[in-house]
Amino acid sequence: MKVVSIRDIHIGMGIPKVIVPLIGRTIEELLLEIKSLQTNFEIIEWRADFLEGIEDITKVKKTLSTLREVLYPTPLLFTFRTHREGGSKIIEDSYYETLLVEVMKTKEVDLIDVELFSPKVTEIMQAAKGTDVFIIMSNHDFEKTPAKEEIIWRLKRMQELDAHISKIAVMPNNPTDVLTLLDATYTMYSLYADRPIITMAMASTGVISRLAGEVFGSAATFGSGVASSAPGQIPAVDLKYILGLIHTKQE
Ligand SMILES: O=C1C[C@@](O)(C(=O)O)C[C@@H](O)[C@@H]1O
Repeated sequence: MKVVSIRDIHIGMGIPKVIVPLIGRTIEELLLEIKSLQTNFEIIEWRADFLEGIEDITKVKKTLSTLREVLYPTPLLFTFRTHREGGSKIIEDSYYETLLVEVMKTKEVDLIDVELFSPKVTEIMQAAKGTDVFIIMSNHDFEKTPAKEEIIWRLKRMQELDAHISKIAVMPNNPTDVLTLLDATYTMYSLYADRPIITMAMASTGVISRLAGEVFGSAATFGSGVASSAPGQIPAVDLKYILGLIHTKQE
């Protein structure tokens, strides 16, 4: 397993890491969100698709710089979630590429989310070579849970495309879908993955999948700070406590 290490955080080793999304629309809102986090979490995700003025790359870089300064040394993940995968804004594919490539070049992020099904995935991965940003490649299905084989295929494809971490979020329509996601996770983890994977079933039916990563092989999990960025996220403080309980029980 190629563990992804950022300063003293090791993704793919030990208890799953808690990632807290920031969803503020302005720098003021983002700073308030950070202030109200009750403890230090392992990784912070900036969901830049919520930013007002995302079309202005200078504004994005300035906001990023401030966040970096305030949050350092906590690892920072930059995510622009596209509208077709559940994000809050529609942008051109060409701007998605520009945004990610420009952000990588700033050296002010540790991790960046790249969507597997972006028409620009090859260009973005090419640009990522030669930077030291870790790529979390992702896919989201807000409608349904694909078949086990399909989930595994997508995670493997991310590995083939040189992502450092592969991630998938699916929508369960019943408890069996959650079992499908967990089964795919454990199969991928135990048979095919040579690097960390992150998986989750969303909404309340899927909450269990956000807690049980250490058992099934998911290396990180998203928990809400001030507000959640996807259905089924529980508060990060509770998440951290439960992950600790599950870890203790395994010993
Ligand atoms: O990809 C993910 C996972 C997520 O959708 C979730 O279900 O927790 C939350 C998003 O903020 C993040 O980018």
